[in-house]
Amino acid sequence: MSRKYTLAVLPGDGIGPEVMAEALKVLDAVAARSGIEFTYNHQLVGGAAIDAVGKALPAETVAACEASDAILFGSVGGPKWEKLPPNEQPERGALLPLRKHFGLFANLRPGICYPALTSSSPIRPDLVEGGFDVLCVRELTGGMYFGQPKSRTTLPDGDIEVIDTMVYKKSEIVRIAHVAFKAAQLRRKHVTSVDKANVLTNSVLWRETMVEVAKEYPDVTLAHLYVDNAAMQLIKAPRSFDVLVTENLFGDILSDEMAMIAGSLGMLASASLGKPKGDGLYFGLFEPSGGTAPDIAGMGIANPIAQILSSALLLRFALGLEKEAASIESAVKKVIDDGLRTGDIFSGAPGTRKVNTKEIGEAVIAAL
Ligand SMILES: NC(=O)c1ccc[n+]([C@@H]2O[C@H](COP(=O)([O-])OP(=O)(O)OC[C@H]3O[C@@H](n4cnc5c(N)ncnc54)[C@H](O)[C@@H]3O)[C@@H](O)[C@H]2O)c1
Ligand SMILES: CC(C)[C@H](C(=O)O)[C@@H](O)C(=O)O
Ligand SMILES: [Mg+2]
Repeated sequence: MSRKYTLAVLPGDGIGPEVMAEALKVLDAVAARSGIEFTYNHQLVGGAAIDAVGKALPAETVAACEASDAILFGSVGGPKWEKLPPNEQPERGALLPLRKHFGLFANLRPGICYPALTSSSPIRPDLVEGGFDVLCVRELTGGMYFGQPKSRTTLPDGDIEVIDTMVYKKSEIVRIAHVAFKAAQLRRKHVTSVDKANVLTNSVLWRETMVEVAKEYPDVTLAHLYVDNAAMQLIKAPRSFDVLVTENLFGDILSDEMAMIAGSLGMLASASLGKPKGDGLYFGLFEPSGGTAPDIAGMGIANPIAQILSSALLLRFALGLEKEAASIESAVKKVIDDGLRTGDIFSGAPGTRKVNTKEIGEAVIAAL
């Protein structure tokens, strides 16, 4: 079996390149121990690509992704590019088109609060005591992000009208439902579907479809929450969730909330997957759920754990390297258990020490 893989590496902007450097060092260390060979095809994306070649997603970058086994992505965007026409900005000009181009409809975001990190959570200690583990399954290529029409018009009376359209086909809801139920079968067998069925036609179909698909998974229980209540329950009782499945925009918002309750957005990895390829593996884009963090970019203090854990998800889902993926996850847990903390997760708890981005990367490698 071939143990040589090509990864498209797209660091992007802000803290993207800083945290990507640590993830690549960790992958190199894993490769050296396991006799695996990674070839990194570094490509421009986002603001970095706009500055270098005038567009957020150069054709060469897409071609490199197509020719790779998986995409390891940093983050894109920032104040420097916010004045560009919307479709030329890094987010709408690069990240969303990449997700759409590769049909990456299933976004898995594992919200894990490590027991040793409960003091970093901003919520009441007894609510996170012992940690928690929620998997957010976010639909990623539908809903308001991509629905047409989308417009901004100046009306005859001078007023301005804007339109965003929320569109889902039943087939799109069915396929993400299967992802959620299958994931739950491997976990604690509980799915919470989040919608706004008391207001949105979209959500009525979402709820009906979840109920229908649930019949194929009699071993999994299904509960429904309206999104406003879900936002509240995540804070009140994070341990009551196992798999949370929801549409694109709700998933974007709730996953940031889930990450913060678990300690920090800088800990939340993600896997954006398409259809299974037939060998049980997926083509995918793997990236931290958070952004370019302009407030700390360039300071060398960003938390690289979300990027490192995203590379573990890449090994698991795109390459089938479960043992190597698990070794990275255990190493990260050990680093947390040993008390090393970047600023975002440093609470001053006894036995903990504030370190920088590179020190976390080095500690993960040492713990492999
Ligand atoms: N996937 C992506 O590429 C992606 C995701 C989200 C936001 N963005 C973009 O990033 C830019 C900044 O957005 P924002 O400020 O709203 O969100 P953000 O996620 O960049 O930052 C929010 C807060 O979380 C902190 N944070 C995020 N990641 C961190 C890490 N690894 N370590 C420590 N702290 C971390 C930041 O310092 C900031 O205080 C925007 O242009 C936005 O569109 C990109
Ligand atoms: C940058 C932005 C377009 C993106 C999203 O909204 O999907 C980000 O917030 C995320 O969560 O991956
Ligand atoms: Mg987001």
